[in-house]
Amino acid sequence: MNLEKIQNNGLVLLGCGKMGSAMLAGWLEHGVALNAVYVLDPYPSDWLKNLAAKGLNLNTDLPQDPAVCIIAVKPQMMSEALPSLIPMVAGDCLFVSIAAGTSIATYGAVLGGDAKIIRAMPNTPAAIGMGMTALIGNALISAEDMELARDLLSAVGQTVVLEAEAQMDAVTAVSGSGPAYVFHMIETMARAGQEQGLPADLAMQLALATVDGAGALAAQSTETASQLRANVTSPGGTTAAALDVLMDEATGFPAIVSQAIAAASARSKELGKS
Ligand SMILES: NC(=O)C1=CN([C@@H]2O[C@H](COP(=O)(O)OP(=O)(O)OC[C@H]3O[C@@H](n4cnc5c(N)ncnc54)[C@H](OP(=O)(O)O)[C@@H]3O)[C@@H](O)[C@H]2O)C=CC1
Ligand SMILES: O=C(O)[C@@H]1CCC=N1
Repeated sequence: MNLEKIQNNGLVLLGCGKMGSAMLAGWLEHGVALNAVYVLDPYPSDWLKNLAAKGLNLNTDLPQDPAVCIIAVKPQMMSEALPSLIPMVAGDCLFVSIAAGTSIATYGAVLGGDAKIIRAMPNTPAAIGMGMTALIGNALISAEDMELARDLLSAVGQTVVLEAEAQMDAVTAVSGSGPAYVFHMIETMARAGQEQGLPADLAMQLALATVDGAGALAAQSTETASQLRANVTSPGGTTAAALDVLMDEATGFPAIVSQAIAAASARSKELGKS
C-alpha cells in the first residue's frame, strides 16, 4: 500500500461499526500508523477506545486536507453525518463511501461538484482479509485516486473496478449481501442434519466444514463450479437425489436465489432514492 500520502495527510473514517472496524483492522495490519487515523463514531467500541489510548484520533477535530475520507455509516444516517465532511472538499481529499444504495450524485449534492467520490461495496469477510469490494468513481477520479482506494480495500481482500455505477445494485445484491445467504445456508444445512437425527453440534460442524471446504475448492480449482458439482454427483446416487430438489427451476435454488437477489437489488435502488 502507498502509505506516504495517508501518513502525511491522514485518513478519516466516518462510522466505525462492523464494516468500518473490519477495514480499519486491515489498514493497521498493513502499516497505516494509528496517529494518521481519525475516526468519528458517536458510540465507539472498546476496541476503538483502546486504539485511541494508543494514538488513534477518536472524535477529535479532523485534519483540514486528509488524503482520504471513508464513509461507513448506514445510508439512513447519511444526511445527518455528511455535512461534517464539507470542509474537506476544499482540499484534495478522496471520498470513498461503502454505503449501500447511496449514489455518487447524492454525495455530489451534499459535498459539491468538486468532490472526488468513489463508491465501493465491500463485504464482511473483509474481517478476515477475504472480502470482495467493487468500486466505481465519479468523473474527477484519477488513476492515482483509484489506485489509493484499491490499495485501501485490497488490505481486506480482493477488489474489482466496475464499468458503470448502475452495476452497483446488482453487486450489492450478490457480493455485498451474499455472505448472509451463505451463513443462512450453513444454518439450514445444520438444521436439516438435526432433522435427520444428528446432534446439533455435529450437524453444525459438518455444515461449516462443508461450506468452508467447498468454497475453498471452488476458488482454487481450475474446474468450473458446474464441473465441481458434477464431480460430487454419482448417477442415481445421494447427491442426484438432493439436486433434483435444489435444482428444480420453479421451486429450487434457481427460482429462490433469483428472487432473493432481485429483492436485494430492488432495495438497493430504493435506498438510493430515500
Ligand atoms: N454490514 C455489511 O455487510 C455491509 C455494510 N455495508 C455498508 O456499510 C455501512 C456501515 O454498515 P455496518 O458497518 O454494517 O453498520 P454499523 O451500524 O455496524 O456501523 C455504522 C457505524 O456508524 C456509526 N454512526 C452513526 N451515526 C454516525 C454519525 N453521524 N457519524 C459517525 N458515525 C456514525 C454507528 O454508531 P451507532 O451504532 O452508535 O449508531 C456505527 O458504529 C452501511 O452504509 C452499509 O450499507 C457495505 C457492505 C457490507
Ligand atoms: O444489508 C445491507 O443493506 C448492507 C449492504 C450490503 C450488506 N449489508
